[in-house]
Amino acid sequence: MDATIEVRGLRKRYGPTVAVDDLSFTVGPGRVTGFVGPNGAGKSTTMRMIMGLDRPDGGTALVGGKPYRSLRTPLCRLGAMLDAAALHPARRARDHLLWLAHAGGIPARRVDTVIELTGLTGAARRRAGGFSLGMRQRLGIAAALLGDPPVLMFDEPVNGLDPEGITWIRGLLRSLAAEGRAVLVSSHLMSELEGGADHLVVIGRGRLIADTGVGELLDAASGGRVELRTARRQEAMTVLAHAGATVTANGRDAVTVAGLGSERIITLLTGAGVAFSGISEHRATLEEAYMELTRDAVEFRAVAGREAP
Ligand SMILES: Nc1ncnc2c1ncn2[C@@H]1O[C@H](COP(=O)(O)OP(=O)(O)OP(=O)(O)O)[C@@H](O)[C@H]1O
Repeated sequence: MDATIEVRGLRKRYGPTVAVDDLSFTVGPGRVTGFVGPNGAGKSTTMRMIMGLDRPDGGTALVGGKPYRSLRTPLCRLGAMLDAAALHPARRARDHLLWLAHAGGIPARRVDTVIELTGLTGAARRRAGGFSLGMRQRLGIAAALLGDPPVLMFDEPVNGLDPEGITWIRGLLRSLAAEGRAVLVSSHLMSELEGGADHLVVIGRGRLIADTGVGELLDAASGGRVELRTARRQEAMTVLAHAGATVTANGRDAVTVAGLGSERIITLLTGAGVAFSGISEHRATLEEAYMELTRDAVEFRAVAGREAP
């Protein structure tokens, strides 16, 4: 079975609220796809529809080419953690997993494998009710891995975790993708996905804003800008603006230059006798790239809203 999730023209309304609006994207094998959007953007609704927990008003969601509900061994096709709090508090961690394995026709020995994989060995016989958030997330992930599925989906798995927990989850997701699995992981914070995702599906108000590789997005957001350090900031700005660049003061002795390459900047400043102490290509952070993307989406909506009859 292929390791993919394919979402095509998916739509969902709750009364007057359009939660998901003609959404299409593909989650491919061998990479971590970040599913990003602000609170209420429609990420959880989309994931619930992928798992057949919510019925779409239109469109399709396929897991390995088939609707989730038609899968004969669903735990072995798609592993998901949609809500880490969904645990029976009185049940011990290992018993919880044994119960799930039994219900899904998975051999009991797999339970100990996933307990080890998720670092829960020391806590396996403790009751889930006393677990910290980080331990609950680990138990939720252990449950998702029970069927050794080629497709994995996690809703906000690092939400509320400490840096150590975030690093652990990031490493685990990467290793699962390196095994060829398709991994979809949602977050409302782009910073949580920095260094963790290879590909991004960005949504806002239920609509697709971007479906792009992380590298491509950063290249586009970096936009050929150059950072310049000089004690003679005003003179440098005048020379560069005169040559057609867009220049922005950036702190007391720094300037961000757009519209001119670094070689040209060096030639111009040297020619004008303006000394500088450093010059480097600006590299956007994922957070900056995201702000740019969502700002465009907000502006688009504002304009569309004004033009609406
Ligand atoms: N069962 C429901 N009944 C009514 N409205 C709902 C329901 N589930 C979701 N919504 C609404 O649909 C929209 C999308 O919600 P959803 O939970 O899918 O967003 P999200 O991107 O997962 O947000 P968050 O990051 O806060 O989890 C929101 O406006 C939400 O209030």
